[in-house]
Amino acid sequence: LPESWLPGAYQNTMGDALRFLNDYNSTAEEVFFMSTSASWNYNTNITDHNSELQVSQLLEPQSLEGNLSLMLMKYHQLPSSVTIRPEARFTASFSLKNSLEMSAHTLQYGEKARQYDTTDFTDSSVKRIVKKLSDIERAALSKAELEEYNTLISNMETKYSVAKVCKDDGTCHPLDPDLQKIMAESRDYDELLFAWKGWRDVAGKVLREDYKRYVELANTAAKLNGHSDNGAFWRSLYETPTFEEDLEALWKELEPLYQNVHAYVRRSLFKKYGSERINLKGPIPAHLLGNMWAQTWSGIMDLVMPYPDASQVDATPAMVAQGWDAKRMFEESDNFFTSLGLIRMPEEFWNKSMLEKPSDGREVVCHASAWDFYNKKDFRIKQCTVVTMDDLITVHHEMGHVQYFLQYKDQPVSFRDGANPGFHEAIGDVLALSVSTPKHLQSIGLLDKAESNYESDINFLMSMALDKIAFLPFGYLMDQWRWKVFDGRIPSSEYNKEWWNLRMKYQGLSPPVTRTEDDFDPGAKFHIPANVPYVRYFVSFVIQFQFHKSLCEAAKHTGPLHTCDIYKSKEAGTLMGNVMKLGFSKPWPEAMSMITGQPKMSAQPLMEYFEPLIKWLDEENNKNQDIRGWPEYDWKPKTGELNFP
Ligand SMILES: CC(=O)N[C@@H](CC(=O)O)C(=O)NC[C@H](CC1(C(=O)N[C@@H](Cc2ccc(O)cc2)C(=O)O)CCCC1)C(=O)O
Ligand SMILES: [Zn+2]
Repeated sequence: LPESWLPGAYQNTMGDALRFLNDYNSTAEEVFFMSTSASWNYNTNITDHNSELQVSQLLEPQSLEGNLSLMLMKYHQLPSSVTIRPEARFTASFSLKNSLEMSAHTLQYGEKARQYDTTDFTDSSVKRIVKKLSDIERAALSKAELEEYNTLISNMETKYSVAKVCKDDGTCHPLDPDLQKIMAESRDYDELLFAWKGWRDVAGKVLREDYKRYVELANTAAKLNGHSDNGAFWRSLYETPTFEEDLEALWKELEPLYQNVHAYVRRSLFKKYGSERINLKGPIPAHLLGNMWAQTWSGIMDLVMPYPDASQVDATPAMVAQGWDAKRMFEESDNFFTSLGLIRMPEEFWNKSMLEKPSDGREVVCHASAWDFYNKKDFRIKQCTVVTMDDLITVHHEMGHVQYFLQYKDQPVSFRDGANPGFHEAIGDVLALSVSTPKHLQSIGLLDKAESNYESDINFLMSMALDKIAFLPFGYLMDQWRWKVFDGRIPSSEYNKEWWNLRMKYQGLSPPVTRTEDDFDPGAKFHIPANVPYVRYFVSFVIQFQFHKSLCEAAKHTGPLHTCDIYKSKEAGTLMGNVMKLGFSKPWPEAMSMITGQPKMSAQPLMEYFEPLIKWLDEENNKNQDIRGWPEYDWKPKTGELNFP
């Protein structure tokens, strides 16, 4: 590196602090662009070559120490062959971090640092960026450990993404779309068991050893950054000292709603599968809920529909009949965002996204995702889209991520994140709450009639509850399991036992066949091998109703909350846009206050939205004399035919 780039190239002055941050910013954009591109190339073509590149050889260890831009390259596993534009290169010794903090303090004494800066840094934002930069996550590991860590995650993600369940006739079935389709549509107890057990055999079991080592390295990195364990690091992203207590309080408020839905669905499944398979006082076999992980239950709406003679709520038939394709679904979503005055998808998005599973035989990671390439121009979605209502919701979810990317693209790189991870997950779902209303679906020709009578309202709310209320315990337990694995309360010898304890405690589910420590069922859920935290979704499912309620007020909606459609409301769009523009630059309670007028998470809007259904369920369960909960927790369903033909 040129002499001038060597550590210590910055003095302890305000101006140098800003120069450092600007230099960091432009280097980070380069490094993030390259690592995101490498990751995109791998995810859209899982060949040996790409995965090797993604986990590539790293720069010489000795040159890494104390040099933040090279540290960044190490973090993003860039090959040493990668070069960064000379003017974007910079070096910063760790000792500088302290002097930065001092200069940040200097800034704090009211002096405005204006010289050198091109980005409008204020003293609080300098401090906020320095604080965020000081946690370099996995880059704190040694070269060897980091390479092992990246290899483990890449291998786990690859094993998960290429796993297939093969039948005796030799046909092999991937999760997407084959097994997901069986889990949603089959009503054959044994066929469901074949897919459910088969998937866990090929995708979960095989990951246990990798996962055990990944946990050790993740904890090592977290401790090197000053956290007690990796779970503590993940929770620190919310900057909320009472975070765990707040979540538990929300769950306690929402548990009764879930238990009412659980009791009612158990009754419906009892009617379908009989007393050998369903115990009305026990947990529900985990493979009967219409989803591989029983995380959302809209797949079995036909079995639980309260008023079968009232109007349909599923737009899938119309989408198929009208020849909708993936592109049409994304255009519809783009149209909704722009109707609110939000930003239209740029041309590059349409040219570079992967909106359907490739038909050229390429293996890809089908799990949907949204990508920010950190160059303020390139934003993409990768989704193996199928033409269903469920996927139209997912389209809006992913487009919500890209809208956030677009809104905060002019922030410093360190601030190009959601106010907290739950905010990033909520944006798309908020719009989907409006799109899902029968009124909106009818307005875009996907429902022929949208009666607004009591029975069709209850049908609609039931379909929403099967996704939104059913999800809450799953969204909460996923990281409860992982936090306990990271802090040692769950040793590897009890991974599966404790997983099923949590599945029983929160979701009231039991495995349809005996599970042992030879199995590793958590590994059969994408986010576990992919190292993606999950409590963000529990947070999102609560706050999206807070946002919906406030945006509906801004849109001057009158009437019950569940009938609100904010389509074309520029007031609602402005409120959302202003919060998204902040990115991570302000603590999330400030962003929460901008939308809802108060700084806290609250379950009240969710309960207000579902109020008519909660009353209906309580009456219905009482009529059936159904108990809430599963006191006969050690009941087991009669074992199914394991060798389903
Ligand atoms: C580069 C990158 O990774 N980017 C991030 C986004 C970012 O961080 O910027 C990203 O794209 N993550 C992928 C992930 C995909 C999905 C998911 O995993 N969902 C959860 C939970 C859930 C379930 C129902 C629901 O309605 C909403 C959520 C699950 O399916 O279990 C699958 C379909 C929906 C969202 C996502 O978009 O969150
Ligand atoms: Zn998401």
